[in-house]
Amino acid sequence: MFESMIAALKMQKRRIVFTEGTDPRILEAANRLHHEGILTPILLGNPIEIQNAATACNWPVDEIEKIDPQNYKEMDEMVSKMAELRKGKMDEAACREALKKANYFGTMLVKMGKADCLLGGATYSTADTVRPALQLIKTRPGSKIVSSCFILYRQTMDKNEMYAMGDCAINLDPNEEELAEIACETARTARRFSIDPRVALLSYSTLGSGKGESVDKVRKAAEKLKELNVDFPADGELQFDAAFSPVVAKTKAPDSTVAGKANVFIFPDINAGNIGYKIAQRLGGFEAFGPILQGLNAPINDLSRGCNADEVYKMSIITAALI
Ligand SMILES: CC(C)(COP(=O)(O)OP(=O)(O)OC[C@H]1O[C@@H](n2cnc3c(N)ncnc32)[C@H](O)[C@@H]1OP(=O)(O)O)[C@@H](O)C(=O)NCCC(=O)NCCS
Ligand SMILES: CC(=O)OP(=O)(O)O
Repeated sequence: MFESMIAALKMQKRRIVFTEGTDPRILEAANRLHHEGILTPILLGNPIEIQNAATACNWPVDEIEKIDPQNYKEMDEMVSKMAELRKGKMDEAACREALKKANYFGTMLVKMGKADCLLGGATYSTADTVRPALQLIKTRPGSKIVSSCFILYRQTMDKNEMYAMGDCAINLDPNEEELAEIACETARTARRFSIDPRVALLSYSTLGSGKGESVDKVRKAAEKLKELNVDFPADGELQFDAAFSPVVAKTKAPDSTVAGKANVFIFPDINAGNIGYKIAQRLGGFEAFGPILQGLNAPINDLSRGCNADEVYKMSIITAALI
């Protein structure tokens, strides 16, 4: 899954900022990415603290660039650029204060073109990782919202399985329009991982079997996708078993173009999405890559605080490759 991304990145040497420069998982991933010639990492934090943390976990980062947001020689330029971007919302003093923190500082490095992409969230919450990006990077032209998806991957003796799930991390309770946008964006991300998307909009109801406002919302989002004439099969509302199992699909949704063969799953809200992907990861034995942000105007991604070093390494590759 990663070979072609790695081969392309080795020729580009993209610069990736890590906001948590002293975290042992980040140090291991940065060391590997640097030594394998895949990416040029930039670690944020106090250089002495980074060096001590690297020595303690035995992942040396002597050759890797470190930048201390508390002691940055081009801070005045960064403050005035951020104040311009936050005009009417944050004054220069508030920007200077915010930029002492690695999440805002790293986001501005990307905004100012001093780094190509950013990965954070090993210790920062998703909200604290994503908020600077929402405020400073903003949505890509054509996108109304930033959303996210996870790529779920499992290799067993007889098959490799790959699915996309959205939105498990950003939008708390998307309305029908937003749900339709999340479906389009998640199908788009799925294609970048060579998944030919068949999109199920999930619910506790299958095509009218249950009633409720949230069922109506999902059904209307599915209708919206039909109106938009999207270039992938999509259907809803569907329960997960009807979406996934060909046997159940025959009983619950025999005429659906998606039921029984869905590979992109859109959750009705963040409760379902976040719980759903973590069950697949922890009980189902899937590797979960994400949350991959969608609709943002620059490549900035988040991690789960429960991530391990290998997931940081792979998410770094995904973040830089999807530019
Ligand atoms: C993403 C999140 C942090 C934004 O919340 P917030 O910071 O309170 O958002 P605000 O309403 O104050 O908006 C802040 C800015 O982001 C923008 N914004 C908020 N949500 C957005 C979205 N989904 N897409 C695009 N922009 C968005 C707002 O327009 C606003 O911009 P402005 O300041 O330039 O006007 C919030 O939705 C959240 O906490 N999501 C869940 C995160 C989480 O806990 N996930 C579970 C673990 S992964
Ligand atoms: C994506 C996610 O759930 O992040 P965290 O585990 O850090 O809350």
